[in-house]
Amino acid sequence: MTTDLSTGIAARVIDAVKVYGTGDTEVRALDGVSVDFHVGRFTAIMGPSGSGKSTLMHCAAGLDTLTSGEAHIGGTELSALSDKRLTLLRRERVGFVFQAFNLLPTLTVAENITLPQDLSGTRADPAWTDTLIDVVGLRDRLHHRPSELSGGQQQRVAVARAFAGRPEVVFADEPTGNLDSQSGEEVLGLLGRAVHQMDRTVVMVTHDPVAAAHADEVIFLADGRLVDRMEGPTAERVLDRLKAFDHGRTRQEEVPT
Ligand SMILES: Nc1ncnc2c1ncn2[C@@H]1O[C@H](COP(=O)(O)OP(=O)(O)OP(=O)(O)O)[C@@H](O)[C@H]1O
Repeated sequence: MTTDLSTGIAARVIDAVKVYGTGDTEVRALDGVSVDFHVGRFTAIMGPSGSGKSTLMHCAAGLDTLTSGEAHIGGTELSALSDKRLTLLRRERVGFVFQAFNLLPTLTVAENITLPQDLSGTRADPAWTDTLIDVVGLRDRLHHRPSELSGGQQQRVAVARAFAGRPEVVFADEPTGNLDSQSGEEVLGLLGRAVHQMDRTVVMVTHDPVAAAHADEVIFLADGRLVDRMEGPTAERVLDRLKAFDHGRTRQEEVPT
């Protein structure tokens, strides 16, 4: 077991800085962010467009590297890993759900769900896979191809795949962005149940206050900094907090230079 159980932290970044470009084109996408993602918690990352949400997720998940600072999955610091070890870590210890489902069209639902384990040569735990198939409600679709499924069903396959290897943390990037509101609710409900009934850990980037309200906690970024957090969010409170960013921005624009 590689998750740092002594701290109960599934993933964390410390003083995370990410700079894109140099000179005139330099962008400080993350400007000293520190945050812990606790085991058994569902955390949403929100903030205005360009505030650094995706960059934070990508760096925390080992999909991108920090300019300075640290990113940890469980007890492992990512910058110390070779590319090969990082690839293995992402495959074996992290799950991903993207807006665009990213299923392999030639594989069946069952094959898509166990793909990460098949790629890494580890055998999926049949009892766990079986439970997941019931949780996502796809038992009668196991031998279908993705093209024979609705968008909501495809995303439910992606959710099952993300949890199939019992990863220490699942990162979800706008998982409901391509779904109608009912399918989106189903997918968010699944993520919430995985966290609360199956003791999983989820970190989700979203623009949608209704989606964020499914999380236990929302962290808010602005200009690459962590500026606020909200426990037990509701869609109304999240929306109000986001409006305050817009208001602040308008006020700044009104100030003559
Ligand atoms: N590969 C890149 N090269 C240069 N700049 C980048 C790159 N990726 C992101 N940025 C910049 O870094 C900043 C943060 O981007 P990021 O995508 O993390 O924000 P975001 O909050 O996820 O935005 P959105 O809500 O619009 O998806 C933005 O100014 C963006 O233009």
